[in-house]
Formats: sequence, C-alpha cells, structure tokens
Amino acid sequence: CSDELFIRPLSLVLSAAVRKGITEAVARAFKDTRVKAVVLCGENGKFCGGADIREFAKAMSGPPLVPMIHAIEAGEKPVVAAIEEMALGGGLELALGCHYRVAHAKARLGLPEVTLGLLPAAGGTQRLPRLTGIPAALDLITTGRHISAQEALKLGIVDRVTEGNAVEAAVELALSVVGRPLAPRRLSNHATPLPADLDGVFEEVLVQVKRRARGAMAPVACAKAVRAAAELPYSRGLECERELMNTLFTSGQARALQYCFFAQRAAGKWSLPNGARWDNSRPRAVHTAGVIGLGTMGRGIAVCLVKAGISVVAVETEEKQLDSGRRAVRGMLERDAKRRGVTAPLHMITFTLSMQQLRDVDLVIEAVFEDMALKKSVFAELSRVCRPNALLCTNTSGLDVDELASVTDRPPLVVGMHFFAPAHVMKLLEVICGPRSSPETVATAMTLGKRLGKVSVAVGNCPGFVGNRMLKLYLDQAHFLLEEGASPEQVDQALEEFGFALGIFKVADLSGLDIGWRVRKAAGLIGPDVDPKFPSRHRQGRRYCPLPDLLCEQGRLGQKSGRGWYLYDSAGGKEARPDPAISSFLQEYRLRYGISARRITEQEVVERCVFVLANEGFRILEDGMAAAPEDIDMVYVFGYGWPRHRGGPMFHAAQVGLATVLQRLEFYHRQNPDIPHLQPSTLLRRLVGARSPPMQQWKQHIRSINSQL
Ligand SMILES: CC/C=C\C=C\CC(=O)SCCNC(=O)CCNC(=O)[C@H](O)C(C)(C)COP(=O)(O)OP(=O)(O)OC[C@H]1O[C@@H](n2cnc3c(N)ncnc32)[C@H](O)[C@@H]1OP(=O)(O)O
Repeated sequence: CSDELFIRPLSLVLSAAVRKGITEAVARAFKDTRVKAVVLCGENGKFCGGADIREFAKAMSGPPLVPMIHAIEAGEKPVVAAIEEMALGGGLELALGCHYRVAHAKARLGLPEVTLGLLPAAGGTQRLPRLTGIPAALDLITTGRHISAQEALKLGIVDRVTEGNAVEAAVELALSVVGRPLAPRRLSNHATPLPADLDGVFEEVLVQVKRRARGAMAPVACAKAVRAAAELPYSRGLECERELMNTLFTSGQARALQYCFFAQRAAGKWSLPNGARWDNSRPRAVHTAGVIGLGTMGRGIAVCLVKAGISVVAVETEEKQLDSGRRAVRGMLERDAKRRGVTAPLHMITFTLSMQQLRDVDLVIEAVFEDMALKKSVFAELSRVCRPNALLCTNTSGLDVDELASVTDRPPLVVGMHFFAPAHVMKLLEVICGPRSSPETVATAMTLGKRLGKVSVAVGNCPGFVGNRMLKLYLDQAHFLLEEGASPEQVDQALEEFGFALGIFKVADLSGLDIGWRVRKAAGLIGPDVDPKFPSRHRQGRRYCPLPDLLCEQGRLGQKSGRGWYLYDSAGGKEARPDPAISSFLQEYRLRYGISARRITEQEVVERCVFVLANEGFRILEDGMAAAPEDIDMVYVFGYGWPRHRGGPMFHAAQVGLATVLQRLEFYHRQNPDIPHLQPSTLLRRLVGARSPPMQQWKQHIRSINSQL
C-alpha cells in the first residue's frame, strides 16, 4: 500500500543476498516520501535465524551487518520488527536495531552465538544490556538460551506480543507511532541500567561462566563484552565487542562448535546399504507404545514417551517393582509439569503386570536387564502378544540386535534403541540398524527419537555399537594409567581440564562399577580359573587390568555403595573425595606385580585416552558401523560428555593433525606393545599417507565400503 513498505528477506538466514536486499530496500524506504514507517518481517512466517553460519568459513561478501543495523536505527522513520517464529542471533540483533518489536506469542528469541563459539557482534552485546539491564543480558548472552515471546515481553525485549498476525500487529503499531520522536527508541543512545554492586555481579558471573564453560572461550568473552556495555559508551563498547569477536571468530573452538551445529543435523540424514535413506523412507505413525521393565532406563523412557504425547503401557513382572516404577514415573512427570506450569499427563500412562495389554500398541521398547537370555524370552513373548505389524525395539547398550530379532516372527520390524541414563535427560539415542531391520523400521525409530527431543544417530550392530565400543578402550587406557602410576583423581583432572563433563573414574562410579564387571564376566574375561589373589594381567591375548574387578570384589561398586574409585559421604552421596585407601590399594597392587610407578603427565593421560577413541572411530568407519565421522562425534558429544568446543574425537583428531595422532599412537604402542588398540588403525595410516584430507573426504579412503548400517 502507499504509506508503508514491506521488506521480505528471502530466507531464514541473513545471507549476503538478504543483507543486500534489506540495505537497499531500507534506503529506498527512507528516501521515499510516501513511506511513513517500515515493517521488517521474514519469509514463510519466520523472522530470522541469524547470520548464515556457512558464510563464516568463506571470505566476507555483501554488506556487513553492523552498518546495516546502524542505518536502520539511525533512520528518521520508525522501523518495526515483526517477529514470527524466531529471532535468533543476528536476527535478534537486527530487531534490536529497529525502533519497536512485535512478536507472535509462539516466537522464540535468543542470542545463541555463544553456542557457535562466537558472541553477538552486531551490537547485540551493547544494545541488549541497555534494554534489559546487566543480569538478564548476561544470562541470555552467556548461555545462548532461547526465550519465549512472553519472557521477552517481561524483559522489555519486545513491545507487544500477539496471538494473531504479527505482521499486521506490527503495521498497526508502526502507523500509530508515526511522528513520535525516535531518539528514545534508539538503544545505542540509552545508558545501561547498572546493578548496585557491578563488580560483585561480574565476579560471581565469571566464576559461574568459567565453571560451566569447561574451557570454552566464548562464554567468558561474552561476559567481558557485556561488562564493556556497563562501563563504556556505546561506540567504545562496540569496539570492544569487535575485538573480542576477532579473537573468537578464527578460533579452533568456533570451528568445532560450528562443525557440531551441522554435524548434529547431518546425523539425522541416515542411509542404509540397500539405498533406503532418511528422505525416501516413510516412518510409521506412533500413537501408543509399550515399555517393558521399569528400572532406571524404563522409567526414563516412559517419561520421554509420555512427554512427547504418546500413550504408554508400562509393564513389570512383580507388583513391588511395578509400584515403585509407577511412583517414580508419576513423580518425574509431576515435577516436570510443575516446572512448566502445566498439568501432569498422568492419564497417558497405564501400569500393568500383564504383557497382554501390549496387544494394540504401535511399538514396544523393551528395557529389561542387560541379559541376552532374558531379552530373548521377552522378545519371543512379544512376538506372540503384539499385533503382527508392531515394531519391537530393544534398549540395549551392546547386545546383538539381530540375535534378538531371530527369536521373533518379524526380524524386519526389530531395531535397537540405545537410550542413555537418565533417559529422560540425555540427548543421545543410538538407533541400531540390524542387518534385517527394514527402512520403515529405521525411519520410525529415528523419527521417534527426534520427537522425543533426542539426537538420533544410526549405527551398526556390533558389540557396544559405536559409543560403548569406543568407551571400553578409553576406560582400558584409564585403568592402565593407574597401573603405571597415575591416580584416579589425576586422570579425572586431566580429562576434566580437557573439557569432559566428568572424569572417567567419576563416570564409572556414577554408573556403578558392577555394570562393567558383569559385562566382563559375560565376555569370559572373569571366571573360576582366575586366581583371586594374583589375577592375571593378560587375558584373551592382550593386556588386561584386573583393578576394577578387585574393587568390585571389595564391595566398592561406586557412588551407590558410598565407595568406588572415590569415597562418598554415604551410599548414593554426590561429592567424590579422593580415598587414601585407593592410593594404598594401588601401591600394593603395583608392588605385587612388580610395577614401578612412574610420573605420568597430563599430556599422556589426555593423548592416550582421547587418541585411542579416535583410533577406534577410524576402525568403526572401516567396519561400516557408522556412516560418517560426524555420526561418531555426535555420539560422543551428546552421550559421553565430550566437550562440544572440541567437536568430537574425530574432529579433534583432524584438528590436532592426523599425522601427529598417528605418531603419538605409534609412540605409545611402542611403549605398550601388549595394548593392541594403541596400534594405529589402517584407515588412520592411509589418511596420513594421503596427506590428511579433510573429513568429508575420509570415506573415499576406505578400501571397500561395507556399510553395516
Ligand atoms: C560481525 C558478525 C556479525 C554478526 C554475527 C551474527 C552471528 C549469528 O547470527 S550466528 C547464527 C545465530 N543463529 C543460530 O545459531 C541459529 C541456528 N539455527 C537454529 O537454531 C535452527 O536451525 C532454527 C533456526 C531454530 C531452525 O530450527 P529447525 O526448524 O529445527 O530447522 P533446522 O533443521 O535446525 O535447520 C534447517 C536448515 O537450515 C540450516 N540453518 C539453520 N540456521 C542456519 C544458520 N544460521 N546458518 C546457516 N544454516 C542454517 C540448517 O543447517 C538446516 O540445513 P539443512 O541443510 O536442511 O540440514
């Protein structure tokens, strides 16, 4: 119409073309005397997802964002942002440069740059604190969390929220403010509201930010930039923002975090050797699901399903377990509902002792004890009870999914769904594609995972799949390091400084040391022929460390028993304290076996633990158990506490340099010839021989691609 102008960016992101479009159209609108106000909106009902991350790796082209936003803010006609669905990163910064903001009630807003190893460098760190004050700006900028339109309204980030058409509401607002002074609406003119104890606030925030960051630089830089908004005039604050951004922009951490962004999305794009792919296989609709077993895993899985709107029939074998499972699941659902201010959907779950009640469900997730014979009996019964077209899924951390399928009447409808504990919290789901799992079955499990809010990664059916197959070797290294002279706390400290959420011994204590003990017994590594006083350090043709078995025999099962690699205040206690008894136990052990303890450096701890992970990752790629290095990395980032700012074990190996990884593995293998997993994998050698090509080309160096997915 004649007195307003709509400018529609062409895509979700602020690409060079979109920035050019906005810059030119705004200039035209400001010049055109018929135009009284401007409304900025996005295409297809989405305001803006921020800068185009793919452009970061290329030479800058098109108009830069900062002057574009300044020109909008400095304009003499009111500009209103109509925020539909999202205003993220540069998108929110653009909106902050507008004079008014209207958001749809369902819109999400945020400055997630920190999650990409960056900071909001189009004035975001300077404008937001001037609008919301320091504490809220620090929270949003250092965490990158998305907020709802309602929270944005409370914080003053948007001026109006509408349930109706946001563009129409923005036009209405724009027309109503024509002629009003614009100076008070320019955030760069505002003074930042300061808390009474500015130093105290920043000191406290920095401590928290550093603890959460686990070595990531961006959150700390974000806090520094906000501090500049508190202490400096806008133009100098902007310089500080730019300087901090310059350091981050080219950092390895930013590259790693941006790699993770795309790798996470790539993991959803699975393909099978038979040509079935994510985009040509139709998932089944899942309205009802059964969960068998209400132990820790089953409870978490049931909660996830109910929260995703799926009706659940939960089955246990004994009244007592059923009762405690029911109480636990209800409690979790009630706490979650309370937190979100909604009613707990307790009506969506039925608890029963009868498998017969599973006869009408679309899909069953079995989550009984990790025991093949037990799981087989459950699957045989499911075959009899369930509808012929119901999918049968097993939550297993390493058992053969195809062996289980073979006891059913429907091997193509059987798939593994490996959840991680606690299942309602952890983001990773390994979907184990058995050789007979049908494309529809895989598509259903992958899509269900996404619906449950998980990052689903398709993996092949080998012992331990991807995650636990690698974990076993990582844990072995940690145990060998103890034999050689390290302490659990020294190993954990080195790994935590590397950025792991928790050191490996703390993780082992948390999970329970008896889990691995049971697995080793099942694998025939522990048995009646092992001398309990002097257990052999070589089993099945390789070096074996009996230390964790000895601990289990002493009843030190980890956190749940109050003692494991660490000491806890009580059974189930949270705080892990170094235990002098472990130190004496290790000394006696070394003495018994004639091992002279040596000084082990942090470098050795990290290299041996981390490079062995990547080395096995290369073997997994060669075996066809994962489709791409990105999949392996996402398993580690989302399931094993790997520091996201290091990209994942495969990305890290590429970043360190494959030649260096090869050389260090060779070195450690020379020192420990009885640890075969320190021997560099064939693929690693081949890649180094091919002058370390980029990760996207690694697949071309696998001799015979034999996908087991
Ligand atoms: C001097 C420097 C000045 C300014 C600097 C500004 C910094 C920034 O703005 S950095 C970017 C900040 N924005 C984000 O971090 C948002 C990232 N995107 C998302 O969170 C989500 O993608 C979403 C926008 C909320 C949409 O989610 P959803 O609907 O679930 O779709 P997806 O599968 O996630 O994405 C679809 C498709 O789009 C690609 N994509 C999304 N955002 C970006 C982006 N910012 N840049 C490039 N590409 C993006 C995503 O990879 C998907 O691509 P496929 O090829 O389909 O996988």
